[in-house]
Amino acid sequence: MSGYQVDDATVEEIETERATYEPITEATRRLADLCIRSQVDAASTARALEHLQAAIDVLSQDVAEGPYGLRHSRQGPTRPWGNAVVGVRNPVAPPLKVVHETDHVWSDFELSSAYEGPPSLVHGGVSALILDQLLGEAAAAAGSPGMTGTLTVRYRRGTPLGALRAEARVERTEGYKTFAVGQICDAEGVCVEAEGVFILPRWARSEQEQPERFE
Ligand SMILES: CCCCCCCCCCCCCCCC(=O)SCCNC(=O)CCNC(=O)[C@H](O)C(C)(C)COP(=O)(O)OP(=O)(O)OC[C@H]1O[C@@H](n2cnc3c(N)ncnc32)[C@H](O)[C@@H]1OP(=O)(O)O
Repeated sequence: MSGYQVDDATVEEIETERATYEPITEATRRLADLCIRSQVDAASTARALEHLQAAIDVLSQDVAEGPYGLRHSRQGPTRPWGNAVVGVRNPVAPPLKVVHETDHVWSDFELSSAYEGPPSLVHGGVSALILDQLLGEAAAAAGSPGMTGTLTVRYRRGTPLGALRAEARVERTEGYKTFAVGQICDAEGVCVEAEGVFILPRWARSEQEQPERFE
């Protein structure tokens, strides 16, 4: 089996795709927050639903089979656009924009009310989701990508909704296994810490065509 999808999409084609779908994704994200916090009356929600149904009807006219995948272009940037954390076409993703430095990766991001667990705090599963991604990106950026084998998360204190920073780095590599650590912080300091091992799966070890980059 191969998990890589390599294509020849040009930079221009990729930017056209982004410009076509990103506004819908952003509007849908805003919609999720409004579903939770809107206080309009039933007649207004019924009207909104009619508009939403019309949008669903238009978008349903042409739908790809299966999920988006992680698409690598030989000519342009990699597109993890369906990804649950960074996917620019995924309204469930916050989304995070992850910056790759030489020895670590980081992201400044905002979590809306759609990510609430305990009152006014981030859901613990969402923190784990974000750290899984950041640690995985740190491993990939260091040239040793892998699937999460084990992720251990320590919740040191409640993580407030709003502005946050996540960071991760590789601690060490042992063959196909990469050990990474990371954290989510608010303005007061560390809220959540994680450590994980990322393993290059068997099928990828013998892959003939390895993408040059995963970011
Ligand atoms: C190229 C690939 C795609 C990468 C794309 C990169 C994209 C980069 C940017 C995005 C970043 C995304 C970040 C989110 C990433 C997910 O969310 S991945 C989704 C969640 N994880 C999964 O679904 C993984 C499911 N599990 C599996 O596929 C397989 O069990 C694994 C983990 C790949 C290992 O299988 P395997 O390759 O057959 O492992 P195997 O050869 O038996 O063992 C190799 C070594 O690993 C150890 N090991 C095996 N399983 C485990 C485990 N669960 N825990 C700890 N150690 C283990 C073994 O003990 C062995 O150690 P040694 O004896 O060599 O010391």
